[in-house]
Amino acid sequence: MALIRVKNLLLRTYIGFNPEEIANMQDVVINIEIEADIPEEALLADEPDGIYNYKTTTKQIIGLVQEKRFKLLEVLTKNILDLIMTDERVSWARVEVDKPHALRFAESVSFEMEAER
Ligand SMILES: Nc1nc2c(c(=O)[nH]1)N=C([C@H](O)[C@H](O)COP(=O)(O)OP(=O)(O)OP(=O)(O)O)CN2
Repeated sequence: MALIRVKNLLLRTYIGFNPEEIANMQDVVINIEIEADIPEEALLADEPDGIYNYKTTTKQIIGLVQEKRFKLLEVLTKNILDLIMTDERVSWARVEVDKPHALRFAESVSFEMEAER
């Protein structure tokens, strides 16, 4: 079992329910932790066949975040978590999504969610 971390994935999307947020894209910062099996054969051969490919997952997350619109930060976070868990090789995952400047006097607001198989 391995713990994979994708750190500070910075994307832009429609997030929020205020009129200016519905009209304009904003930054979100995504941090992901994924527990997945590493096939013994891949370790022995140093070959990518059958591995859990973090690039594939990251590209899917980028597509989801950039193509959809979200009113609630919790819904964006849950959508990313659900996407990660569709891969049967993932036994556990945690997702944190930061929305910088979500509140006037705070640096950011974040939601964190996790799931286990
Ligand atoms: N549980 C949630 N609460 C809120 C969410 C959310 O996604 N989940 N989102 C928002 C707003 O979209 C935005 O992030 C903050 O609201 P806003 O009124 O703009 O906050 P301000 O501090 O800038 O408000 P001011 O009145 O301008 O000080 C809210 N809640």
